[in-house]
Amino acid sequence: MSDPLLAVDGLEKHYPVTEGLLNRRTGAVRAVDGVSFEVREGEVFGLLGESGCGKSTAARSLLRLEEPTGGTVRFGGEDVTGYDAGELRAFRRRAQLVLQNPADSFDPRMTVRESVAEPLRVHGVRDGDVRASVVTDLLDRVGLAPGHADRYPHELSGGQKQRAAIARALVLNPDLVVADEPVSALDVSIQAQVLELLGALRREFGLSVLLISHDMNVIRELCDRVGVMYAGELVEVGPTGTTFADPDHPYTRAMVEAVPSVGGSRAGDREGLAGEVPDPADPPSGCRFHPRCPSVVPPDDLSVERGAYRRLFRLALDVADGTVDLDAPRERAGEAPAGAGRDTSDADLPADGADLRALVREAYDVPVSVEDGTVPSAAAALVDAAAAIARGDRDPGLPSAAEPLWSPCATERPGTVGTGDDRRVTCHLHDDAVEAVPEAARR
Ligand SMILES: Nc1ncnc2c1ncn2[C@@H]1O[C@H](COP(=O)(O)OP(=O)(O)OP(=O)(O)O)[C@@H](O)[C@H]1O
Repeated sequence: MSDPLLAVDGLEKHYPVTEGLLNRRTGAVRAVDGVSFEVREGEVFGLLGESGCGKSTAARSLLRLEEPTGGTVRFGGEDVTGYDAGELRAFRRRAQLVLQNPADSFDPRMTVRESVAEPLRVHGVRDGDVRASVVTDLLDRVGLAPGHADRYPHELSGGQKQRAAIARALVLNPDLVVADEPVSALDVSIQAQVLELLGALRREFGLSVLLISHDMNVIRELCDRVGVMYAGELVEVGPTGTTFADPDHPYTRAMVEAVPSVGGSRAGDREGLAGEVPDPADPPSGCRFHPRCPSVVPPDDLSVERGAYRRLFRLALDVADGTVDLDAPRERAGEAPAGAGRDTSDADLPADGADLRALVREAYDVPVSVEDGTVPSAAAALVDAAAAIARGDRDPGLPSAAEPLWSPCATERPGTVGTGDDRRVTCHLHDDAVEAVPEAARR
């Protein structure tokens, strides 16, 4: 296989968190935390993930619009992270960024013609006639009428503005276009047209494209391969068709299952995925997806049915956090709360300990009989602790007797394994599946 156009290895962007007048560093926002992928010649590679997972930061860092705090980026075999100012200027000519809001690409006082021509002028094309003919040709190719050229940005629709922004990105004949949510600010009907345009231009110009989107349908439409990001990390990479048809990672699977139809899906359609994207200043230990994971892995020596284990683990997580909620688990599952209409505030909790424990068991659907001898006592300890937390008699934290229930997903970082056909996944479900992929080969 030929060298990729762009090779990103262990890319990291941490923002310092500071406190006080002296700006003492107290932590870091791990916006991008060791991301590796490649964009091959002529391919469209998609970065998919929920809002806040670090997609835009990854794009800005690999283009060195912000300095990465770790990792390397190679472009055409050269180390971008080592470029001096002159080399960076040449790189910026070859790698162009298209933003979500096309208005950001334009000076409101310049006509479309002037804006699209500007990069040519800045990069030394002095001949005005040459500039004019390049611009006229490009505006035509992106589907703008000649009459649009002398309009100001505010006189164009959103779709027309994005077409003009794409023309501006292409005017220096780049090798790579990084398109960050290029259609998410547009009406659904216009999105399809702009995506089609990107696809056509990519074929016509032999471009490589890094397409960033939270929308699975946008990625599906245009991308040859996809990298799925979660909380600053890539969890799965593979060809778009096979990855979406049969995801290896539970996060990808949850996203696929939550997007019912092709065309017009937007963020918020993902009903299947409960909970929030974690705070990148304090990401979960082990696998970052474990608090939301519907397929969390039981400890090796525990033989419990998967569904029962997941419910026990949910309770264990809530006990560890001190957030025991006697109604929420049922509501999360779309069922009526345990006490239908009854407020489980302190005053209304059953005074009798056995009743309260029964309420915990019911709310979390804790299995009463399980195969393994360890579970009843660990589960009982968990239920006791949950009841005590609900009453306000106990601090958060997992009781030691319940530790056998703790999932390796919560403590051990999963390795990355190849699962065949140009696919790889970072998930404990696949720990035993295939040989580990070393860091250097993870792209
Ligand atoms: N300059 C900054 N300082 C501190 N934190 C930042 C900074 N820029 C981004 N972040 C944080 O980094 C995380 C990733 O942000 P980023 O914008 O890259 O995510 P995203 O996946 O592109 O989401 P969106 O599509 O909403 O932009 C977020 O939690 C964000 O708040």
